[in-house]
Amino acid sequence: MIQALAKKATVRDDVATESQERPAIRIKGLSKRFGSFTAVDNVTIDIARGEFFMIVGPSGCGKTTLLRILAGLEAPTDGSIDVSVEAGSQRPVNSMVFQGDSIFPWMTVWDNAAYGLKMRRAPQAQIKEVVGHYLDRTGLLKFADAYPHQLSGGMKQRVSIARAFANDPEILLMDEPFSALDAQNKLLLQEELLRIWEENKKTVLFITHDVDEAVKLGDRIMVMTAQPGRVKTVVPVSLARPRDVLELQQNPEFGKLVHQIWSSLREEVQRARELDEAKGVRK
Ligand SMILES: Nc1ncnc2c1ncn2[C@@H]1O[C@H](COP(=O)(O)OP(=O)(O)OP(=O)(O)O)[C@@H](O)[C@H]1O
Repeated sequence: MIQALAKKATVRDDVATESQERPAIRIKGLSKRFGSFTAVDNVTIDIARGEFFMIVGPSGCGKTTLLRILAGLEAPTDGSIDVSVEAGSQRPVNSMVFQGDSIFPWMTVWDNAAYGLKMRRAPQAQIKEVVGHYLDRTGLLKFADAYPHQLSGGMKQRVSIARAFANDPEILLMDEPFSALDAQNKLLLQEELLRIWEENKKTVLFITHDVDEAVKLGDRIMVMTAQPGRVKTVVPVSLARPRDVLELQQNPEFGKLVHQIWSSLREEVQRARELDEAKGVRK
């Protein structure tokens, strides 16, 4: 359920020597149609190794569809995706973190976080070290024996994050992981995510509706158009790292970027609403 279920995206393993120069993900002319309906249209983008790449766009513009194609859960209708992995790598291609509950309710926090490594039959000592590390980094070590029903929403999302990082994938796919959280918990989890990410700079693709979140976390932000989902613009975020998500809000550059993204997004949100109204669907 969580990890690289199928490698439907092309996985290149012939790039060990040139992997530094090659993008981690190369998406070329990617389209997805469901019957006669075009959800994603001709998306072309390179994502660099170690990049924190944000995707924003109006509801229904194909963000999740794009991520599901990257995860191998959906096949593209046209175009291609190349994910470059180091030659001989045993690591999974990707791990996904969704919004809401995506951890196994019948497993303890520890077992949830260890799931990917156990499935790969990693040595016990490695599981102990890696899972212990990420539970510690997410403040969950003392809840290692707890079950999900004993945890708050924020803690469950922490387990998802610990599990995803412990799995050590080539790329991390995050679909609105914090959207169900209250503002305070969201801020804490954003801080934690950045802190953990700074340790090993994984390539991350992160979908959000929250423009502030996109600017706080991302290296670049892709704004998608309303139906069909195309690349409208890609905005680089030049804010220095490591970032303090609270302090950032006082940074004039942060405000400018939020305004820039919103200006680009606003007409797409408006267009999505008109399209929905024309179809008789109100959101
Ligand atoms: N399996 C499917 N069959 C038919 N239509 C689908 C399928 N999956 C998605 N769609 C449609 O494709 C479009 C894009 O959906 P998707 O979930 O990717 O959008 P999104 O941008 O992630 O939306 P949101 O922001 O609301 O989560 C929507 O109109 C959706 O109804």
